[in-house]
Amino acid sequence: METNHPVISIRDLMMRYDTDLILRGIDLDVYQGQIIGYIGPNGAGKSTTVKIMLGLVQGFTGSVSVLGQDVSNGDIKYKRRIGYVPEVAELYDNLTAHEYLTFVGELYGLDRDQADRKAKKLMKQFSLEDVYYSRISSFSKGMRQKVLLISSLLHNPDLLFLDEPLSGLDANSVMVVKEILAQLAEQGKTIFYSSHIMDVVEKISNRIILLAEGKIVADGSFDQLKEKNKEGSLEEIFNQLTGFNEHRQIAEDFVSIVQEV
Ligand SMILES: Nc1ncnc2c1ncn2[C@@H]1O[C@H](COP(=O)(O)OP(=O)(O)OP(=O)(O)O)[C@@H](O)[C@H]1O
Repeated sequence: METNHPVISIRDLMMRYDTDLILRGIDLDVYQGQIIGYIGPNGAGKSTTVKIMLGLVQGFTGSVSVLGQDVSNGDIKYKRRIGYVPEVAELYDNLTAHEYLTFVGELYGLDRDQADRKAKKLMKQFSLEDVYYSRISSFSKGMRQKVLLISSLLHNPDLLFLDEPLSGLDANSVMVVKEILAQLAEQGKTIFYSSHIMDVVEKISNRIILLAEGKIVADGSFDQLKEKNKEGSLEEIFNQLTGFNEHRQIAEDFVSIVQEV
């Protein structure tokens, strides 16, 4: 299944918001079947990179090609082969899961019955068949997350972008979703996800990319990163590469301010 053409190819990507240079020259090739854990401190530019790849943010310099297509050439056909679960999702609360999922399925080119059948079957796999016709406004955080995951996969995309894919999921559901992601990658899908939960990233990514101050400062499997940085856990490697060792001091200062009354 592996081909030599990268699924994502980025060269010298720079992005500025007002006077701040957020991305300072990103070079990256992602290949079919990879599960990329894209990590970095808050505000490092992870979502910005993903939104550029999805064609949702303009104004960058450099070149970005996704599924063989330059994202700035105005042709949006490549988006049909992408699934996306954003950080803050606009789930239409007043719709039922059935209405929402058939709507999304149709947007991606499925016919209504096909989307309905598939959505119903996927909901059942998450034990959500009883709430298929209930309004999303009544769903818990984890139930919403499952609906979002289903919505991103209805059209059987080749490339999946996920922001905190395990957010709100209970321990059993985490195991199921981790396994789904691994099996999708085995089938030749490419997965690019962001997360702040380092032990999850450590376990499910076969390639970890660390962004700090607008640049890629580490890129490799967990074992390769460990080898290079002589640190134990991904959390420690993250702390080391982002130059952070003040957690105790910050916590002490924070708690003492809380106690000022
Ligand atoms: N539309 C915008 N206008 C102005 N500045 C923006 C905009 N979107 C993002 N930024 C800035 O760009 C920087 C990177 O934001 P981005 O959301 O890409 O970070 P992130 O790495 O995804 O962070 P987090 O881990 O907190 O989700 C931040 O400083 C943010 O304030």
